[in-house]
Amino acid sequence: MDKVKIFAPATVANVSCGYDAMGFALQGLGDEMFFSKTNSKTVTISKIEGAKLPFEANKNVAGVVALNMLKDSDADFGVDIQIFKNFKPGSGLGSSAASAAGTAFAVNQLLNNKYSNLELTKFAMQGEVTACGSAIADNVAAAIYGGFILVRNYDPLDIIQIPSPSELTATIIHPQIEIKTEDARKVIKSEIPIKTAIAQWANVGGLISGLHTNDFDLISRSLVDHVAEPQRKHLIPHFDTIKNAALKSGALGASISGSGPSIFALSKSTEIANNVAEAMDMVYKNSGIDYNIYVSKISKLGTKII
Ligand SMILES: Nc1ncnc2c1ncn2[C@@H]1O[C@H](COP(=O)(O)OP(=O)(O)O)[C@@H](O)[C@H]1O
Ligand SMILES: N[C@@H](CCOP(=O)(O)O)C(=O)O
Repeated sequence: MDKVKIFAPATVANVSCGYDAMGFALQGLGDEMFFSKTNSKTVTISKIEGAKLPFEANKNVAGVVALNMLKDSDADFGVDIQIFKNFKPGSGLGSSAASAAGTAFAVNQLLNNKYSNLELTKFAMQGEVTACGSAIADNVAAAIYGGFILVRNYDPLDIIQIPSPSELTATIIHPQIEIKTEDARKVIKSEIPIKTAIAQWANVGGLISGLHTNDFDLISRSLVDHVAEPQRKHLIPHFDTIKNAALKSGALGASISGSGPSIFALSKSTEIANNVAEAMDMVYKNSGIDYNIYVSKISKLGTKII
């Protein structure tokens, strides 16, 4: 294969209680990227549409991932990358993760599928180091594997795919302000009290169990974040009002998507998710804030060829 066009999904990382450990992929929202082999044995980025991002390969997460993969595989070709962004960086919807995961997947196609999904996740994590200074996996793994994922361990990396009820539908509101993941990570204290840790890991267990057994009440009781949300919510305008409006409209739970500013809610039907979208819309409507709202099923597929 000499060229490939791919779609890399947006993601919701953390999923309330799973800071740095859980994520899921969205259907319909994501970036498109086009990759072609070159003779130069290096990486060029010839087009970026939809966002202002660096064209230098070593500053753009797509370039960083491609450079690492070409070096690791001792490839006898180079790669040119075109990036078409459909949502803004600093979104909390895995903008950098989509570029990193999309590149890992696509360059692997050009390398005749040399690497496993776990290895692709490790390459994509190097892109996240460029984007936010930390080798996080919850967003990139969701964009590569699709569906719900659990990062059970970072070293060695262990990614678990979690089944989820097909009815589960996400509502996302994305206020058009930029919060860099790097900045949002700085507000998280490096230590938490044992009581908080107990409450948090009990909810992770409850959420995973609820997803496995289609137990919507258990999913709802477990979609509670005692760690990141309380420390980050002040960065997001009207966070509590949006969250309460979502819960009042029937959402199972709502919290910050990734590092914000996007807020997600999960509902047990598209009808409820649409009601949640209306309720969220009412909160921001007259606030003077620009925003986008998306209603999306959880994508069973991760990055794919289009
Ligand atoms: N291809 C890329 N796509 C998105 N962001 C990129 C890319 N390359 C570099 N970046 C940088 O990564 C940062 C955005 O990533 P991040 O803060 O994690 O936001 P998001 O939550 O939307 O992924 C910005 O500083 C942006 O300039
Ligand atoms: N676990 C990370 C997830 C960042 O996701 P993004 O979509 O904001 O890049 C964090 O919460 O910092």
